[in-house]
Amino acid sequence: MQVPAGNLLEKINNPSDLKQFSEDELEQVCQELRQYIIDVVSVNGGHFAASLGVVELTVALHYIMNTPYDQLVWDVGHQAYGHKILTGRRDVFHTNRVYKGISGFPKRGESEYDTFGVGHSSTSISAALGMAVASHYKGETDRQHVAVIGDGAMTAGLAFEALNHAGIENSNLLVILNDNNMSIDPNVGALKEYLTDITTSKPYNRFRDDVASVLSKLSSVGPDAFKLAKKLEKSIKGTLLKKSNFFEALKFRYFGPIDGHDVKHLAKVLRDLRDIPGPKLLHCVTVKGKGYALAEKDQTKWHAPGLFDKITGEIKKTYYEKPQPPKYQDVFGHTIIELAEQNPKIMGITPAMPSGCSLNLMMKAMPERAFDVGIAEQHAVTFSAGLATQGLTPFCNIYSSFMQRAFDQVVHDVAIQKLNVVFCLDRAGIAGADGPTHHGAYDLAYMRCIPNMIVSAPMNEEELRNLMYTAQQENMGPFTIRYPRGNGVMVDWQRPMKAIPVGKGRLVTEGDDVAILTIGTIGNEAAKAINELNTEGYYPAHYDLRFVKPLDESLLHSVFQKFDKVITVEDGCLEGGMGSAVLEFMADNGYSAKVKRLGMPDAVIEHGEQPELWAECGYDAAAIATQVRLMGIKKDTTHTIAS
Ligand SMILES: Cc1ncc(C[n+]2csc(CCOP(=O)(O)OP(=O)(O)O)c2C)c(N)n1
Ligand SMILES: CC(=O)[C@@H](O)[C@H](O)COP(=O)(O)O
Ligand SMILES: [Mg+2]
Repeated sequence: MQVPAGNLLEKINNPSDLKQFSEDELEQVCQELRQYIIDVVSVNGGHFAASLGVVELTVALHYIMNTPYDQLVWDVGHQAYGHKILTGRRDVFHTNRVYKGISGFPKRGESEYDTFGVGHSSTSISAALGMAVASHYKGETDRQHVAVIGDGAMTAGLAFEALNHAGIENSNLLVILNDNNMSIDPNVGALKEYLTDITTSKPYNRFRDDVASVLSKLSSVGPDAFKLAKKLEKSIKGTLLKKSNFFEALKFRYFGPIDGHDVKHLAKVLRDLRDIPGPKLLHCVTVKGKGYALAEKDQTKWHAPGLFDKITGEIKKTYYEKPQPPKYQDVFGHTIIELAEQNPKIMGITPAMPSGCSLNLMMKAMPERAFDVGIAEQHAVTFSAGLATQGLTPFCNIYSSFMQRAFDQVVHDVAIQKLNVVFCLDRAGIAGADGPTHHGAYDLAYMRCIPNMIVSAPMNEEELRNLMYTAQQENMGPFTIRYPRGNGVMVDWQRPMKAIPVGKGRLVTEGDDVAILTIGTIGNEAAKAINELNTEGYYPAHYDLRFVKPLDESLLHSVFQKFDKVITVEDGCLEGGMGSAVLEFMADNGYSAKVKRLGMPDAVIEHGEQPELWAECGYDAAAIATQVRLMGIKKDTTHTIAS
């Protein structure tokens, strides 16, 4: 695990510095780079195992390619820490994912080596193809375009769409399939089985390696020799594989599988491939977590383990005196099992986030009723729609920001047909250190505008359970429940569930000055603010709307009849969100109160801890309190509230 402290890495300020080293020295560069990632991530947090798995690939790519002129696109980007370190960001790498520090993903504004902003998966082939076609158009025929995509990311429709297009474009595109047989959880699906099949076909692999090298040599001899070799390759390949190669069928030249941890061989193969024109795919077999034994052994746990002791591997837990409330994802995970035990119609679906959303609990308890469908948000939604047409009640759990991918499926396949699909949108609101690609900023706005859709958000764990209970009742139609990343607020949350009347909010705290309307768990920040404000002589009322659609109109009538100063608070974008809905209600009903809306502004919100970003956006407890002080009237602290 430990490597002697070296000094090669220190000499690399950008990839051209790499070229001073011999191929033999690259192994030491890899060792030092791997150790540097371990050193920093262990004390700073972030994604871990994926970057360790591509150390050799990263070094070989920057060694052989002429980056940034040659364009390198990382898929998802959670594996690009080595790339960041080699491309001028070694000294700021300790600020990775920290508020105001560098991003945890490649980001165009951060470096010229980051050719494409990422965070969501499966975009790399489309983006690199766009770059390659642009280069071709501009006559930059010497320019290389490389997409590095994992086997997990390759399961998405977008990746298939890109392969389908790339096969008929005669552009300089190299797709590197980083096959570690893992997504965050073990990878799933028929493609994964296929990749395993070809990885284990030995004669074919030997043959392909030899042909790759012969081809690259012949291409420099002349076009006729190259054509002849290609013909030969095609006929022998058919015999060896006995069935067609999937990528070759899409008109890609397929190379590999090769060992993605042999940096010298990688360098040689990449050098050869540089000279072969057209769309090519290099299949690299790697180990997620390579070089850190514990991560190799439990790759899901070490995908993003948090802080850890790099020597013992102990993952650090914050010390708590009292028992802590559960994560919302675990409330979902336990509650769906409880509900499914009572209701045989309930099914669970996740696109590649079983550990992240805790559907893994149901997958274990009821394997025939819970599905990980791979990174395939669109399919997850339409598959759920199909289940619903047969009288089942799917709970389709998708992170709020990933659901952006499946908007049309929600509208076309679920809402228009009024199917009983329950959408549980985890990671709604500010997501934290993953930053703008992962904030669940838009779901209230994008779900609220869809006919037939019920849109709700619980303020705490008990409410989440009650909303899940409500949603699985007969003929509810499409029903969205959004909740955030992180822990709840209740320790004894596993109370008996009951139905909530659809479209009914609730009064949380009486008041007679300003009314605060909240939706979802951010209501707890309002509650904190009110505790503080009461000690100063401010007495705002607090209403938890629970539903953004349908709105609780009778509650809103009573609010606007009683209060002429209203603050709305939501952990989501202001444009089109809950505050907008309240303003629409006011306009439609002729009310003229003074309304201040708090939520995410119309801007890209960068990364940081959730409380840091709530504060930056102006809707944490302190900001809510400030707003009440601005709008309210200070009274005596002995004041009693008139009901
Ligand atoms: C659209 C989308 N869905 C889900 C995710 C969450 N996610 C991030 S990495 C990852 C696994 C990717 O697996 P793979 O591409 O094989 O990379 P590896 O981690 O194995 O290196 C998933 C599911 C995402 N980033 N984007
Ligand atoms: C890169 C990516 O998309 C995931 O790894 C994501 O960071 C997971 O987020 P959570 O930690 O909130 O599950
Ligand atoms: Mg993988």
